[in-house]
Amino acid sequence: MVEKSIEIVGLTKKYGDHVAVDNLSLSIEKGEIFGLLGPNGAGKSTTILMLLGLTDVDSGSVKVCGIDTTRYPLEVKRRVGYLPEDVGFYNDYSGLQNLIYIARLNNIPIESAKKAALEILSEVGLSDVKDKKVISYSRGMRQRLGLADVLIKNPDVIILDEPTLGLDPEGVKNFLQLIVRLSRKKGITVLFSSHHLHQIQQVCDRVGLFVKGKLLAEGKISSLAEQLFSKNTFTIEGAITSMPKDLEEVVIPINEVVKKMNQLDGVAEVGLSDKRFVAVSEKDVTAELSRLIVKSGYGLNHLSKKEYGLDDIYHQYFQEEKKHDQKNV
Ligand SMILES: Nc1ncnc2c1ncn2[C@@H]1O[C@H](COP(=O)(O)OP(=O)(O)OP(=O)(O)O)[C@@H](O)[C@H]1O
Repeated sequence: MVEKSIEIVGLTKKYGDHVAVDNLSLSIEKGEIFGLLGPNGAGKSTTILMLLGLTDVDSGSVKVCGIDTTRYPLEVKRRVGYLPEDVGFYNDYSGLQNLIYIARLNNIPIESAKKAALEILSEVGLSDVKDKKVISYSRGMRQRLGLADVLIKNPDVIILDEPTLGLDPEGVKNFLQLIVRLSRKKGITVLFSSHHLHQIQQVCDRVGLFVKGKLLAEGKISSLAEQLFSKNTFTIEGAITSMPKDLEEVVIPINEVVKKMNQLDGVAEVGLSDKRFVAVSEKDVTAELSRLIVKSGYGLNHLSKKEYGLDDIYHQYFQEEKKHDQKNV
């Protein structure tokens, strides 16, 4: 049986009349990197607070590493590392001193604390600056130290809340690579909360799309498209060429071909402009389209299937949400 690191069932949290998290159910497997993606105010931070036992739950249950957070918050905190947007350090201490301090707070004996701190500083790429005061660290270095701070507890689960805020593009790339490397190497489960869809897309095995307190869809990025647009998730583009004269046998007029394309099972619409066509379909009809074109006496010099990325899903979904909201005004 697959081991679950996080299991949330029917979780609800209200602030007065406002429902911040609405009947959320979600499970995350051990070792998985899961992305919680949603715009500001979606309820991501509230969910994280409930996962950590830092705020009361109105209804539902939360288990982390099999432990009920509402009943045993301290036990859960021992197993979970939490990296907020901005971590506070003692600026006059070096990176190494800060880490040893945290390790001591976590009851790690001094000799083991020093050994572990040096090892982790090397893992997060801060060995060279370990003796420099934290006040001199860049934003990227502080986030790496924040990660080291989390890792020194040897956690089973890491929760990252918008961890790349304020990092430059190179810093973001390095930080994301570091997360993936560490998760894979140590088998750590990662919950990565962000409104940056490209970052989520780069690192996460699975994604949950969170809007207005509700989980709209979850799964691998490829399957989100199917969940969110119940049909017509395939777009196939191609360019038709005429066959050379001596090979031309039966050439059916191009408009007839387009008509036949439209009649293929699953196809919703085919548009043709200057020998370039775009077919929108509820299933992958790439092979059927190319066969039909060639059988009709034409050639193909380009055929491609557009894969939906998180970008398309996110924007398309929000466009539909807006239309829906406008209709209901
Ligand atoms: N302590 C609070 N009291 C009242 N309302 C709150 C409180 N904390 C959050 N909210 C509201 O609950 C909703 C969810 O907020 P939350 O911070 O969880 O969203 P988020 O997805 O993390 O967004 P952000 O990235 O902006 O923090 C928002 O409408 C927010 O205004």
